[in-house]
Amino acid sequence: MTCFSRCFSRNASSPTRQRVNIDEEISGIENAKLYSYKELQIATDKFNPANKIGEGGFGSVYKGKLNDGTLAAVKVLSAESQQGVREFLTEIVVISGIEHENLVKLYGCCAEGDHRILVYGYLENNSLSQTLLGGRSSGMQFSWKTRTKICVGVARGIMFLHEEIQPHIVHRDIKASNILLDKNLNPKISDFGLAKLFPENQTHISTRVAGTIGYMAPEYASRGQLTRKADIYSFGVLLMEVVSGRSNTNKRLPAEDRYILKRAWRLYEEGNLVHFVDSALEGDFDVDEACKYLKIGLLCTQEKPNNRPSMSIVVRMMTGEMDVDEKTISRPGLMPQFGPVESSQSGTSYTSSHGSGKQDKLSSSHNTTMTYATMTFTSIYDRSN
Ligand SMILES: Nc1ncnc2c1ncn2[C@@H]1O[C@H](COP(=O)(O)OP(=O)(O)OP(=O)(O)O)[C@@H](O)[C@H]1O
Repeated sequence: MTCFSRCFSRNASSPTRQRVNIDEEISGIENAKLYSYKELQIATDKFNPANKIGEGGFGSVYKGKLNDGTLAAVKVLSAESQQGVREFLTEIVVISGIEHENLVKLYGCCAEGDHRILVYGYLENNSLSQTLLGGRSSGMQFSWKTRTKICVGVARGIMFLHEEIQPHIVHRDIKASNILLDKNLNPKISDFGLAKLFPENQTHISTRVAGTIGYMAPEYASRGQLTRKADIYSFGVLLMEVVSGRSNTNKRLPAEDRYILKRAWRLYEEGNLVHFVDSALEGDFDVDEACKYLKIGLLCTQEKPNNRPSMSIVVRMMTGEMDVDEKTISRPGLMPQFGPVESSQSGTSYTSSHGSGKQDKLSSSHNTTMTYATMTFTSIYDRSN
């Protein structure tokens, strides 16, 4: 375990170019284990490409075996990363020392020399976007029981962040590629680089907007108003993805079916939600439960944040401890780029379709082109963050 003094500049493309003393910040974080670069080099066989298991906005991820024999995922921040030291530190500050069965475990980090590396518990089954939403190529099948386990697990993980720890944590980037699966397909929420801590009594903050298009709550995307309800919205989109087996956006579908919320709302109005359930299940699912999950997805994505339930209520509805009050379901809210959520039109046929559409681009309300990967943009509501 080593620690070297060095200042890192923030992401070179950042307008603020603040300098962050990384050692000072890390040394102040309890439970942050520091790994030497040498140890991680040995663990990953010198970052051997054969051990590379993934690539994200942050950089490359390698499978490694630590000194004590533990398997780890070693995430190396690339020099060109769009995300910077701030996200690296946020991740460490937010999840060091936090343990929950539905959150990825951060073992520690390395901030030696120019290296910025995060070390996590290794999860065997990739992310939901690579498996469930990745089409047949993943070769994995998700039964209805497995899907319920995944949805309830993610909901419990968010409930823990929102309601059970102090300060509360708003994740800001709940999405299929940030839900990793262990060997038994238990879900673990990952990627806390954008998370915000909410001290007691603080219910909202105004902040720079960052997240992923397709999962972002409209009030947050357009006005930078961040509350826990922004995560609830993203969870609602994710819930619909898991039940329907399709991504939130699929440009290969006809315009009226392209966005998951539009499709779900129309089927709800037609009293036909069951047709939205993934055809890959070949009818082998609990119809009432699947429709209930889709209704909860609609509740979570209501236009007004106050009309979305809290995560503990979501968990109680999902597990059957509480009924879904259909009277409270109205048209979901969407970012303006997706166009209005229209009412029922007849005569459109639909077959469930896989495909991530991850590379698709959309024009934002700020006249910027944005991709579906995690992105950060500055809005007129930009504050100190
Ligand atoms: N703890 C882990 N165990 C096993 N594999 C992991 C782990 N963490 C990440 N991976 C793999 O690395 C890939 C990239 O992860 P990463 O979090 O860097 O990016 P992402 O979330 O897919 O994209 P972005 O950061 O741009 O939103 C994941 O999809 C997964 O396959």
